[in-house]
Amino acid sequence: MSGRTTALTPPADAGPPVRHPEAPAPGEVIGAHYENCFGCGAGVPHGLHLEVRAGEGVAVTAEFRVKEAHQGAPGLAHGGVLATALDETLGSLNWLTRVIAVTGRLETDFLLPVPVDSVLYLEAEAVAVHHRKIYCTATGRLGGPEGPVAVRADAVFIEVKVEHFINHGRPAEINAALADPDQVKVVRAFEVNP
Ligand SMILES: CCCCCCCCCCCC(=O)SCCNC(=O)CCNC(=O)[C@H](O)C(C)(C)COP(=O)(O)OP(=O)(O)OC[C@H]1O[C@@H](n2cnc3c(N)ncnc32)[C@H](O)[C@@H]1OP(=O)(O)O
Repeated sequence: MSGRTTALTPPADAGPPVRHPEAPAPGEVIGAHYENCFGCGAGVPHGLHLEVRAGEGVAVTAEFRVKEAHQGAPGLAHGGVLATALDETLGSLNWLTRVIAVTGRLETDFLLPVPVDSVLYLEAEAVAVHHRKIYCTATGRLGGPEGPVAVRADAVFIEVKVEHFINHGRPAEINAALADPDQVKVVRAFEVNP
């Protein structure tokens, strides 16, 4: 955590993140939240197609195979794509807390180049909660889940209501999502939250 900015340090009165009693069991695959999501959706040909699994506590793991469409420098993953992989993995923590939250701040360290065709082994964990702010951290490793850290991030996610998306999203996609029973099911998963 060295060097992270003040905004990423939980205040002294922050509490621990709480795993929702109906969170997916450790090892269970957390399905895509939206088929057109660049991070997890099957409907985006050049997307990351992350498959995220629930971990213990408020943590998740995921694997991302870097494809040709994800290059920045020749043969290497684009940094923005790697930040997206971290962001998406962090966003999946929503399914363990059953709180809808969006990225407020994402601070990323790029430690090793990540070649095309390599697999990035991602892990994200919520570390503290202060009112609407969820402090969390993520790593991406090469070669295996215990391999060297290639990218890492500290982040603050901010809790929002579902109206955040309804009010700000483009009407065409919002209306399609509201008419899609699978999408409605995704939203309902959060309704049990107090
Ligand atoms: C249906 C299922 C779908 C589920 C969909 C899940 C999708 C996951 C996808 C992966 C994740 C993403 O990429 S999400 C997409 C990227 N992110 C976004 O688009 C968010 C854009 N930003 C916003 O809409 C807004 O700025 C919000 C909602 C983040 C905050 O606005 P607000 O609601 O007015 O809240 P505000 O009063 O400003 O702040 C509330 C508290 O948060 C703190 N705060 C606010 N911004 C920041 C910040 N950048 N860094 C640190 N802290 C911050 C404030 O200091 C305050 O703390 P205090 O004073 O109370 O202490």
